[in-house]
Amino acid sequence: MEPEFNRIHVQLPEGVAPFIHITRNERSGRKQAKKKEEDIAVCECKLDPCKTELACGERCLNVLTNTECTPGYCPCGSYCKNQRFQKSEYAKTKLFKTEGRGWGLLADENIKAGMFIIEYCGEVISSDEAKLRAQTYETQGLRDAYIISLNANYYIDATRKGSLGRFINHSCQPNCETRKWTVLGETRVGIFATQDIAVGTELAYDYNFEWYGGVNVRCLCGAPNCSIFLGAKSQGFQEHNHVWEDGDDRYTVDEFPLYDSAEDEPLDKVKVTDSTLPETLLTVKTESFGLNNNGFGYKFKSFSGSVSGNIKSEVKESGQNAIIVSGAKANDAFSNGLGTGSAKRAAKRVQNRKQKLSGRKQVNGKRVAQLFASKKVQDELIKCEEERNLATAKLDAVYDEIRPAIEQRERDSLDSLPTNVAEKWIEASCSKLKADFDLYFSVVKNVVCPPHTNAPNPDP
Ligand SMILES: C[S@@+](CC[C@H](N)C(=O)[O-])C[C@H]1O[C@@H](n2cnc3c(N)ncnc32)[C@H](O)[C@@H]1O
Repeated sequence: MEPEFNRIHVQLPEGVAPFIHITRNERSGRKQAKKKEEDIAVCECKLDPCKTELACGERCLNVLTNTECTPGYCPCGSYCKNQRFQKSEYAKTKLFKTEGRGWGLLADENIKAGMFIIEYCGEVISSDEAKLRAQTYETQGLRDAYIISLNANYYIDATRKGSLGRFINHSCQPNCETRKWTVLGETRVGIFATQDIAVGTELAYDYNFEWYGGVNVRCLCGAPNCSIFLGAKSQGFQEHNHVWEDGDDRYTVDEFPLYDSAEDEPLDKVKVTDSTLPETLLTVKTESFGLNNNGFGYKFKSFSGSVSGNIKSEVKESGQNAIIVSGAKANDAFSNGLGTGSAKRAAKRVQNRKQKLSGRKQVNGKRVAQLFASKKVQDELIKCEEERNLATAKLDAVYDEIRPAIEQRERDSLDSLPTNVAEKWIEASCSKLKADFDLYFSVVKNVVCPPHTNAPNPDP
C-alpha cells in the first residue's frame, strides 16, 4: 500500500478528466528494493558553511552521474541540493487548454536552462501490463496516451495516477527533455529545461523515444521541422510502420490510419507504397518529412552505423558510466509489446539486422569496378571492396559476441551496457563506416578525376 502523503489534492481547471495526483511512482505488487549500505553512492562534497547554497551543486559526483544523494549519508546533510526528486522540488507550472492538443503545461515562473521542472510520475508496470493497458485504453477510446518507457522491462503509466508532468505535450522543437535519474536505487524520469524558458511559455519535450502503440497521431506542434506524427522519429514507430531507408523492402506500408489529436475519430487513411511514402506524407503537411533523421542514430538495434548526435542525448538520459542505449531499447520494447503483429516483426527485425550487417543493399564494388576501363582503378575498387567485406564480417562477429550482454541487459532491465561492450561495437562500426567511405570515395574520385587526368605531370 502506498503512503497517503504520496497522493495530494490539486485544484484542476474545469474540464480536465479526473486522475489521482501523485508525487511518487506507485508499484503494485513490487516492493521498492532496499539498498544495501555499501551500494549507497556517497559524494565527496565538502560543505562550506559560508556558501551552503552551493552544497551538492553541479560538480557533486552524484549529480554528475544523475544520482540523487541519500539523506543521512550526504556530507552536506540537510543543505544537500541534490534531492530534488525526493523533495518534489518542482518548478511552478500551470495547466492550460491548447488548440487541438488537449491540455498542456506552461511555465508559471521563469525557468533556467538545465532546471528540474517536474517528475513524470505514474504507476510502474511491466511491459506485458503496458501492452494490455494500451490496448484497453485504445478500445475505451482514450485519446491521450500517458505510457512512457522507464527501461527495457518497465513502463510508467500516468493515465489513472500521475503528476502534472503527464500534461506536457510533444514538440519537434522542444524546450525540455526527459532524463533518467537514480533515486534511492530506483530509476525515475524527470523533465528538465534545455533552454531558458520565460514565464507563460508552454513546456514541451520530444516524445522521440516514446512510441505510443496504436494509431498514428498527427503532430500539431507547429514547429518548422515537425515530424508529422508523434514519435515518428522513434525506431518503434518506424518499425511499426515499416519505414526504413530507401530501397529497403520493408518500405511498403499497407494501411496507415491517421489520427488527429484534435478530433476523436481517425481522420483519413493514406495508401502508401514503396518510395512514395515521403511524398505522400509531405502532402499532409509541409516541410521535410525527417523520419529517418534520427533513425540512423548510434543504436544497437538499428545497425545503420552512422555516428550521430544521439550518443550525446542518450548519455544525457542516464549519465551512468557507460554508453546508454535506452532510446533504442525503449523503442524496441514498445514495438515488441505495444504494437500489433509485434512477434512477427521482432523475428523479422533480427533477420534484418543480419541482412543489414552483411551489406545486403550495398554497392557491389566488384561490379562497379568492371565499369572502369583502367586496370589500376579496377584493382583499387576491388581492394576497397575486400576491405569492406572484412569490416562487415568483423561487425557481424562482434554483434554475435556482444549479443549475450545486450540480452542480459534487457533481462535485468539495465539502462546501460558495459563500456567495453559498447566500445567494441563502436570500433567495429567505425571500421565498417570507414571501409564504406573509402569505397564510395574511390568510386567518386575515379569518376570525377579519371587516372589520366589526376596522374602527376611528368617532370619537364
Ligand atoms: C502525455 S499526454 C499530454 C497531455 C494531453 N494533451 C492531455 O490533455 O492530457 C499525450 C497526448 O497529448 C496529445 N498530444 C501531445 N502532444 C501533441 C502534439 N504535438 N500534437 C498532437 N497531439 C499531441 C496526444 O493525444 C498524446 O497522446
